[in-house]
Amino acid sequence: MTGKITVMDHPLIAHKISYIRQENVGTKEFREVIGEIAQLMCYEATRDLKTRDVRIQTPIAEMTGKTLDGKKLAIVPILRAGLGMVDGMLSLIPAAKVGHIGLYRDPETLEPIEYYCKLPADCGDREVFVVDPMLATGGSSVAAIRMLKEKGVKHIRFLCIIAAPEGVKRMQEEHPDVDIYIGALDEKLNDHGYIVPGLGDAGDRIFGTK
Ligand SMILES: O=P(O)(O)OC[C@H]1O[C@H](OP(=O)(O)OP(=O)(O)O)[C@H](O)[C@@H]1O
Ligand SMILES: O=c1cc[nH]c(=O)[nH]1
Ligand SMILES: [Mg+2]
Repeated sequence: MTGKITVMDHPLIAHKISYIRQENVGTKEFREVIGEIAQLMCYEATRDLKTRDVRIQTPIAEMTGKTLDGKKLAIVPILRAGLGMVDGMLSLIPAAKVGHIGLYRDPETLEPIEYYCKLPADCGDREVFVVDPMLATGGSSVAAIRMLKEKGVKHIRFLCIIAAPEGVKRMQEEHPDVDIYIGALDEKLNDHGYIVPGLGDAGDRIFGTK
């Protein structure tokens, strides 16, 4: 089994990603637009959520409408940069619980180092949306999803704004059951593990730390 890979083709998403790639975009704007992209990607990534019929009364008539059904949802950002996507996601799925996984990539080895994990107690019963703007080598997302599976989570989707082919391949090899939603699929990684052309360090650009 191989998870579904969806590369966004919506013009608004393409436009906003191109905008924030530019090196002269400042922290405030970068953070705001990351949130807008996350909101648009959430819309696409929730397209197949289950619904059930519900009888409702409008001011004019009774009718059969739709309401969300199936598993409850959770959003799990990979810290830090994933935090930039949480509010955009919550704007569309406000009842979702939010867990946090703290990982940073060792700049020399590029291996993910874990420093935090706090998840909803019932996360094993939820459909989980893992969010991180960048999928580079795949080390961080592979590790985060492994941590979730160890806690019993079975239904996982991963949303990233920019991905490198190397990371997508690694995710497919290690987590073939996870559907991946990608804002833009870039060319490659450079010698330091940065995505080319990418947008630089997403965490630093969201929080203004460089
Ligand atoms: O696919 P990978 O090779 O693992 O790289 C991607 C990871 O690197 C960045 O985090 P970073 O380590 O810079 O931490 P930060 O979010 O705290 O800046 C990014 O937000 C991903 O989590
Ligand atoms: O290009 C990259 C790669 C990893 N992390 C980032 O923030 N950017
Ligand atoms: Mg970073």
